[in-house]
Amino acid sequence: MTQPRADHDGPPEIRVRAPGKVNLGLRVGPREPDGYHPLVTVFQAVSVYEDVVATASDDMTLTVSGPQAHLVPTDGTNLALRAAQALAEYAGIDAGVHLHIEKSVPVAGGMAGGSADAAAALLACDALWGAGLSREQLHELAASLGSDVPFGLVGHTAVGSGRGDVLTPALSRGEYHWVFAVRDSGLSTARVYAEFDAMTGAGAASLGPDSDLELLQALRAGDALALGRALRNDLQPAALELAPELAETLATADDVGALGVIVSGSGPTVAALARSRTHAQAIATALTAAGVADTALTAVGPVPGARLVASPG
Ligand SMILES: C[C@](O)(CO)[C@H](O)COP(=O)(O)OP(=O)(O)OC[C@H]1O[C@@H](n2ccc(N)nc2=O)[C@H](O)[C@@H]1O
Ligand SMILES: Nc1ncnc2c1ncn2[C@@H]1O[C@H](COP(=O)(O)OP(=O)(O)OP(=O)(O)O)[C@@H](O)[C@H]1O
Repeated sequence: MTQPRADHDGPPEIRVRAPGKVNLGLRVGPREPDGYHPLVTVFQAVSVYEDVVATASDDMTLTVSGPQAHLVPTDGTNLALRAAQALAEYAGIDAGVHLHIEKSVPVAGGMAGGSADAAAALLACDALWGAGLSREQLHELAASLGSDVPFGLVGHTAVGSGRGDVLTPALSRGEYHWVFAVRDSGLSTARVYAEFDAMTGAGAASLGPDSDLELLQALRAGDALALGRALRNDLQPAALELAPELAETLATADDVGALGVIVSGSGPTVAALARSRTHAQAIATALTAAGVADTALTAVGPVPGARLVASPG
C-alpha cells in the first residue's frame, strides 16, 4: 500500500491525478421513471487533468485553484468533499482531510471535471486513511456519487451502459489528438437532459446493441479518419438549443479540417479531432482567433484513470 508522503515539512499528503473525458459516442434512450436516461456511451479519457492533493486534517475542508476556481463550490456540495465523506462513512473511519483541487478541466463543460475530482478524492482518501478498499468497493462508491465518476477511476477507453456507470473496457490503438473549445459559461447537465426530453418527447430511440460497431472498429484499428466520421452525441441538439452559439464553433472546426467535431457530453465544450499535435494547435489557434471559443485546450487520449502521482518538489 502507498504510504502518505511525510518526507517534507508539514502533514502527510497524497496527490492523485484524474482525467477529463470525451464521449466519442453517446446514445441516449428515453427517460425512465427514476428521472435518469439509459445510455450507451464510448468514453475516452483525455490529458486534461485534475490534481487532488489530500492532507491529513481534523476537519473536512477544500480549496480550489486554476483559471475557473471561482466557479467551483468549496462547501459540502463539492463532489470531492462528498466523495471523502462517503468513503469515511463506508469504511467506518473517523478522520478528517483537507482536499486541494488543481483544476484544469472546464467547469460545467461536459468533460466530467467534478467527477474526476470525486474519483481522485476517493483514491486519495483511501490511501491517506489506509482504508484499503477494493476496486469493486471504490467503483460502488463512485457510482453512488455520479454517473461519470466510475469512468474517472478507470480511464482509458470504455463502453458505459446503464446510467453510464456500468463499464466495459474497449480496445483502442494509438493516440488521438484533440482540441477542446471551452466557453466561460457552462451548461447544467440536468438541464441538457431535460431539453433532450422536450425535443424528443417519448420518441427517443431505444438503444440497439450494435450501433457503435463503426466507432469501436475505428478505435481498434487506430484509424483517426474513421473515428472522426463515427463520432456521435444524441445530446448535441439539446446543447445547441440551449447554447446556439456552439453551431459556429462546430462549423469553424469543420472548416479548418477537423476529422470530426462534436459537443462533448452535455456541453458546452466542443471537441475537435485533429490529424496530429501540430494540426490540433492550428485548430486551437483558428478557434480562438475566430472568437468561437473563450479558450482552446489541446490534449491527447486515451490516458489512464485516477492514479497516485509523486508531489512535485
Ligand atoms: C452527459 C454525461 O456526462 C455523459 O457521460 C453524463 O450522462 C452525465 O453524468 P453526471 O454529470 O455524472 O450525471 P449525474 O450527476 O449522475 O446526474 C446529473 C443529472 O443528469 C441527468 N442524467 C444523468 C445521467 C443519465 N444517465 N441520465 C440523466 O438523466 C439527471 O437529470 C441527473 O439528475
Ligand atoms: N469538484 C467540482 N468541480 C466542479 N464543479 C463542481 C464540483 N463539485 C460540485 N460542482 C458543481 O457541479 C457543477 C457541474 O460540475 P462539472 O464541472 O463536473 O460539470 P460537467 O463536467 O459538465 O459534468 P459531466 O460532464 O459529468 O456532466 C458545477 O457547476 C458546480 O456547481
